[in-house]
Amino acid sequence: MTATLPRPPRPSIAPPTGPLPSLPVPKSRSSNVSPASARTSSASLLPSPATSIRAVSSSALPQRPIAKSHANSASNVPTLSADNSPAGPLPPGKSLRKTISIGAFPQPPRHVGRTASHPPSPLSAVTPSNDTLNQRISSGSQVPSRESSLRKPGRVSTGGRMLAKSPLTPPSFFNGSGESVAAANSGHLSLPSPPQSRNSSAQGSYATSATTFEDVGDEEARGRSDNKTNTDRHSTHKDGKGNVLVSVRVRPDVGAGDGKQELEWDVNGKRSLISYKGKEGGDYIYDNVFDTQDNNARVYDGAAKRLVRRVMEGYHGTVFAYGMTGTGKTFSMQGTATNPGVIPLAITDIFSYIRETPHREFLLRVSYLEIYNERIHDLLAGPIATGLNNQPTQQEEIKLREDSKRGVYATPLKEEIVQSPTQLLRVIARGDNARRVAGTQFNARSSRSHAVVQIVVESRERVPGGAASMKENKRVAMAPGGVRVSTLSLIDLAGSEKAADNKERRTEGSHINKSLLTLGTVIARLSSDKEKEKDKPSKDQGKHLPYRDSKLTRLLQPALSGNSLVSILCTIQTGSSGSVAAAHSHTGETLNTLKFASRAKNNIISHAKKADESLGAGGDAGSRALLDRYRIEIQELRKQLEEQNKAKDTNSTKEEEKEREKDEEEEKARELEERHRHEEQMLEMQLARTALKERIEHLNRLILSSKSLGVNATNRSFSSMSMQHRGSVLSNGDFRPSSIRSSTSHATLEVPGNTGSQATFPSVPLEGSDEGDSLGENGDGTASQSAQIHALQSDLADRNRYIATLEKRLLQARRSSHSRVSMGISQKIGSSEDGGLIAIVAEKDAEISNLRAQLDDKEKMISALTSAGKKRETANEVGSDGSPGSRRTSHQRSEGSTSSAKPKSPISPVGFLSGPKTERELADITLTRMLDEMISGRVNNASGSRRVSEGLPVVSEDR
Ligand SMILES: Nc1ncnc2c1ncn2[C@@H]1O[C@H](COP(=O)(O)OP(=O)(O)OP(=O)(O)O)[C@@H](O)[C@H]1O
Repeated sequence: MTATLPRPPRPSIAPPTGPLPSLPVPKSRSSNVSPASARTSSASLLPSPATSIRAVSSSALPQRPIAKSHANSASNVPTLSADNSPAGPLPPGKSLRKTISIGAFPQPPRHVGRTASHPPSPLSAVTPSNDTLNQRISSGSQVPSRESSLRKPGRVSTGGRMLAKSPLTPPSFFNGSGESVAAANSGHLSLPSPPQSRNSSAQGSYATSATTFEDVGDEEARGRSDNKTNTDRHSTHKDGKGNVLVSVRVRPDVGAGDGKQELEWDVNGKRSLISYKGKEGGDYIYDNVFDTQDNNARVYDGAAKRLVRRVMEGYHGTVFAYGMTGTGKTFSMQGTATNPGVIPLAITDIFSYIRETPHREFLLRVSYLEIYNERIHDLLAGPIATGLNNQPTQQEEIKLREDSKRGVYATPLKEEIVQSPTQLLRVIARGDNARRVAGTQFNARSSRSHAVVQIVVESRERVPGGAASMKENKRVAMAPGGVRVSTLSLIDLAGSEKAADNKERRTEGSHINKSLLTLGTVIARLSSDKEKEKDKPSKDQGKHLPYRDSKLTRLLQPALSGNSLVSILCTIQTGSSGSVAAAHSHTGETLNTLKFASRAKNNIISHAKKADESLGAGGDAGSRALLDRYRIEIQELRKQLEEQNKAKDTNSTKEEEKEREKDEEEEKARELEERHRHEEQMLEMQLARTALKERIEHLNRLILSSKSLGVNATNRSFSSMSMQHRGSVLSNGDFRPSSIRSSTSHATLEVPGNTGSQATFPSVPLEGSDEGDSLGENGDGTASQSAQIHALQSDLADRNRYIATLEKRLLQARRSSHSRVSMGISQKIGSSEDGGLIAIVAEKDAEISNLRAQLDDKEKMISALTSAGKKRETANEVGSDGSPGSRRTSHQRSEGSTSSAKPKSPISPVGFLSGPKTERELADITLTRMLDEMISGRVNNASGSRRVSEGLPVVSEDR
């Protein structure tokens, strides 16, 4: 019958399955018998007759017919309560055993059939150190139990029913909240590992006894158990009971001492025994019994510490406090500032573990919810806003969901990532403050809701060499085995209570009671379920369990169905101050709690396994592990960064190329411009040179023309001048070869201005040969003047053309210069280059003006010649006979008088022209002189000489 508490008064009648020490519950208090040590082979050292009365291994003690109601089941119970043993001293070498086995020492079983393939209990893997164990054994053997004298045989509640291993492996509820992550911050928890800090106190002032334990791995624990105990606990491993701890804590009675009440109860912490001696009395033995003297640190060490460490190693763990209202659930879980409870001590231990485990890195996230009136509220979601009438506004409803991978999970639920104990404690304190409490008949500050703290632990093997080596070898970064995710659930249930007067309290109470009743029902049915499973393993196992009847059981489903290590702390109060009725009620509630604890111990089977390490985003854990997500995110971000860097490099290269191309283009443009400018300059230079050449040529022509006109000293010069002149005239197409005569004629015109030497100039050969022609052609010299006029006109035309060319080129040069200026090179205007150009232009201007002046001169010459011609004509008409002979004679005379100083030349025309001057001759001379002066003046002007102005005749130059 599952509803009733199995209370075999003498369950030990069944053959013992082997000595089954309890979890090493470290207690500094000395006791006569340690249940654990009593079961060891060294229990032979425990000669205490008193203890043997109540705790004797059935295997060692004579069977007593005290087992009644559970004789059958007792056969499956691996251990026997000490109380069930026959009174009397233990035989030497025998030991006391604790009633509830937790399989702390996975020694090979005596009863092999029970131990076959079951893993050792994670909670049993933590064993006390040798010293501690020895100490306990020793103390147990030497100090008589203070309880033993009070012991009376009575009923013992044992949870030792052996059941087949449950195949149930539902996904853990506590795995599921990844999607509702609302991390306030994020980051890897990677604490340095200082020298071991094993202080389990949040404040550092609670060095609990358990902190002296050296936790070891399962194998090591097994080995040690071989040495330290000869008990067989594999029976407990087999059914998973080793993963379930049930502890009872007795709250000190705050009221006036009720002697009668207190006398009815016997609480033996050392033996984890509670005996009730009243009606329906009996002995209740659990994994731990904490009496009124025990503080929270001891409770934590006994009931939760190892579970917390197992969670850190990868198991899911659930600790919950159950009990009547006001019995100390919240006190045990939260504690006070001076007496921190399970939650703060667990937090301290979590961080201690992280510090002690430098080869792994961790990420912690925490959520906190409450179930109030069958509704789930997020205690970390901030203050509940109030609306009309100061009523809290509707918070987004949090629902429980379930999927095959994540199991049952509440969503949406805020999770905060925490990086230090202080931060975590602060988060939880915030949730505590948000939790609903109210004063009730039994508790001034009664929790009106079930509160669930969930701490999700993600861990991963640390990469040797850190991030640097991760970067170097990404495969190595993945190699350590991925992320392991486990969950620690710390639950403070609301207390069962009687109906209150206040309606609100009544409503709350009804919800609380209903959910607690469902919990009790589920746990009770776990037993019958397992019984059925044992006979016929069913696929539909668990279907009939009413998990869905309350949110609480739904939440606890994964833990209750075997996926998690479980530690249940039941709180009771033995004394009851107040009326008899109250005392009676109190006792009933206390007994109910004890029965609940016994059922839980008997029925809950846990086969919790260490969570798999999942690689990457695959698998259950991997899909929700922030550690993994962050790693992937970090890798992706790093990749992006590298790509950006590459792109940046490429861009900068492209930019550099563009820059270079641009520079090259600019350079080319500059070169082109430079070339253009150079070409322009060259052109200008060329133009200038051409102009100058032309000018020089022209001036040369002029000079030669002048010479041809004025120089008559030598035959050679005459000849050459004549030829030059002829050429020039010929080029104009107006002169004939007879111009020689004209030249001589011009030469003779110069004579008067010079000396009379020309008179001795031999003239005969010239006369004999050329005169006739000369005179004949020239007649009276008009032809010569006409020829000169023609030559000058032709010269003038040349000059005009030349001027026009120069003007044209000048215009071009100006235009190109102007265009350069408009191209924005004006800044260089002061440069020497442009200065040179300007100088050239100025020079050209000067030249033009010079040429214009020459032009003027020419025009004057023409007009002078014209007027001279007219004068001569007039003279001819007036009185000359006009015969050539007379002219010639006069020429000869004139020559004798005027050109005596000049060397005579047979070809010189001077003598020919000498002699008495007629009017006509004078006119000619005047004209010739004018022309000579003008021409030589022009030539001298052009060459920079001022000889004409100095009065030197051109002919003197030849002399
Ligand atoms: N072991 C203890 N030692 C000293 N004081 C205790 C102990 N246990 C409980 N108390 C005190 O008893 C009172 C009620 O305790 P607590 O609120 O923890 O009870 P509870 O079981 O949580 O009640 P409820 O279910 O109504 O919330 C508190 O004032 C607390 O300080």
